[in-house]
Amino acid sequence: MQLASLAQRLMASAFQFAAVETTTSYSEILENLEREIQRERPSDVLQFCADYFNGKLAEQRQRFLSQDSSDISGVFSTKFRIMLLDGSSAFDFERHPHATSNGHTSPVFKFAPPSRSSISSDFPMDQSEIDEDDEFDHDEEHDKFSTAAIPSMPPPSAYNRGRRTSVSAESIAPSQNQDYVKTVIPKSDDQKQRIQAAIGNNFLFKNLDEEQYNDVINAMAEKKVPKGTKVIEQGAVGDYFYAVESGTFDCYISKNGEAPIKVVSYEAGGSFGELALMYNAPRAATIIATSDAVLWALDRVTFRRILMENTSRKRKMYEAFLGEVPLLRSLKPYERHKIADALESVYYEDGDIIVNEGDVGDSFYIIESGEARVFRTTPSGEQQEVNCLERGGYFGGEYNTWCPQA
Ligand SMILES: Nc1ncnc2c1ncn2[C@@H]1O[C@@H]2COP(=O)(O)O[C@H]2[C@H]1O
Repeated sequence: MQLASLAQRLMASAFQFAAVETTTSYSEILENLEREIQRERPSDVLQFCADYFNGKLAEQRQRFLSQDSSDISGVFSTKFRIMLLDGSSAFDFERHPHATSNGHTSPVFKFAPPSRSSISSDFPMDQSEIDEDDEFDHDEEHDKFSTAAIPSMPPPSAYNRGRRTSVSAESIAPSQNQDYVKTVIPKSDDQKQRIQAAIGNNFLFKNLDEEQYNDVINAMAEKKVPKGTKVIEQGAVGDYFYAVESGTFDCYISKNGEAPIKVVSYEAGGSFGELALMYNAPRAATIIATSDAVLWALDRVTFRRILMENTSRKRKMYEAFLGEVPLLRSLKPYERHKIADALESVYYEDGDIIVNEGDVGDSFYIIESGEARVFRTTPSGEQQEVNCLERGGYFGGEYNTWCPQA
């Protein structure tokens, strides 16, 4: 699909969202919220408001999607690079002779190139790997920020259950904080280029405008990390988000005092440490350098002001949907959040070809709404319909293979 035409479609879909949105005026929203607050008398008003608005956003999205499925035919697709599919049939979407073209645009998700992390099998942490006297400044993980007031975003379900949270609430959303003073750590051109390389393929840094992007680069601090450094300790207070320029890291989680289990590894291009900053919670995992490494650390205030809103909105928005997708059901909530980070929505019109049989693909698609038909060329050159996919159905991968729905 041509970029310009895709942009037009995305704009069209934005208008559809806007049309759904205009039914309640600003003052009505505030009046309704005020009524709810009077009725519920919440002890944490800020948290209540955050939950209230997130609930409204979820309702709005649900309304949009149900409206969509009734009069729009098409697919939501997602794109990610993990190779999940091993089917052997190539596929092709074509205008079906019986499909009715209603002139509407239909939404599709896309995955941007992935942040580098690889989920590995669980095994107990070797305590000897942890050097307590590492050169990394652990105090940075424990100091200062408890005095800075930060709003509590509603955490994803099952996240941080039963844990103490640590930081009090800010009065306004970070992006609206007029008093914010930008962090600027002077850097050479070489350092700037290295940061760009480190975050270039990271989903969390997509969709930043130029100013935001420059603010992030200015705020990042270089950290040289020797092998064995415990960069993050589970349960500690968090004040930095980290992007990996070079080297490798293992991430361990200990539950109920049991031996830590390795849940994921990171390499150049990966990132970690966002959860404690987003949800004002203790660090959810321990992260240890498994080689000498270089990290770029982004302070909590800059992370929250620039990266948090989009990240948390996407994770919240796609949480329920991804939980329904048969292929992803066995994933843990955090793994689904990482997938949500990578989702991009793309809208297709009825009859659009999404991928062509035989193309080399780099995308993996999940249908959120609408319907997609799968065609294969028979030996005699005929187009044969071999499958019809609906919400939760998926296809794509390196060789455009498809999988029947579970
Ligand atoms: N399964 C997981 N659950 C929680 N955190 C994880 C998981 N896998 C990786 N992490 C990362 O480990 C980090 C530890 O610090 P944070 O809690 O700030 O953010 C966490 C995530 O970035």
